[in-house]
Amino acid sequence: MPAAALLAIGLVAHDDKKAALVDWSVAHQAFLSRHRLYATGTTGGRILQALPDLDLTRLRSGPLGGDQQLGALLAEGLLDMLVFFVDPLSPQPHDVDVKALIRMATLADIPFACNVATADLIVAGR
Ligand SMILES: O=C(CO)COP(=O)(O)O
Repeated sequence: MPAAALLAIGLVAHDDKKAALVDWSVAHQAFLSRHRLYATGTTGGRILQALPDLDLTRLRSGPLGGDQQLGALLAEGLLDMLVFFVDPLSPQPHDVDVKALIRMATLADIPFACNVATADLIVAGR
């Protein structure tokens, strides 16, 4: 069977969802370790603490431009999948950036998960 193609995957979580994304990453480390990962700064740091061997590029922190950097990758057609665990109960100071990232992921028509259940389904489908 041919090896699955390398994917570029974005990983992001709001503060109250970072623990969930770290747990999800640990649960799916065999999948993630086969792909190239891009994460916003704080999220990426938390994931690398748990899984230091991942091929993960840390971008700027979300509120300082990291969400927009992921959006730029999407605009260039350079992201194949986005896992973005959003916190629906807390206001975000950079809400415009959050909306822009969600818009770009929708526009790019890539697999895009905003919660654990959907992220699990995407991995199961790969
Ligand atoms: O703010 C974020 C997503 O909108 C995530 O950024 P950090 O990973 O730097 O906290």
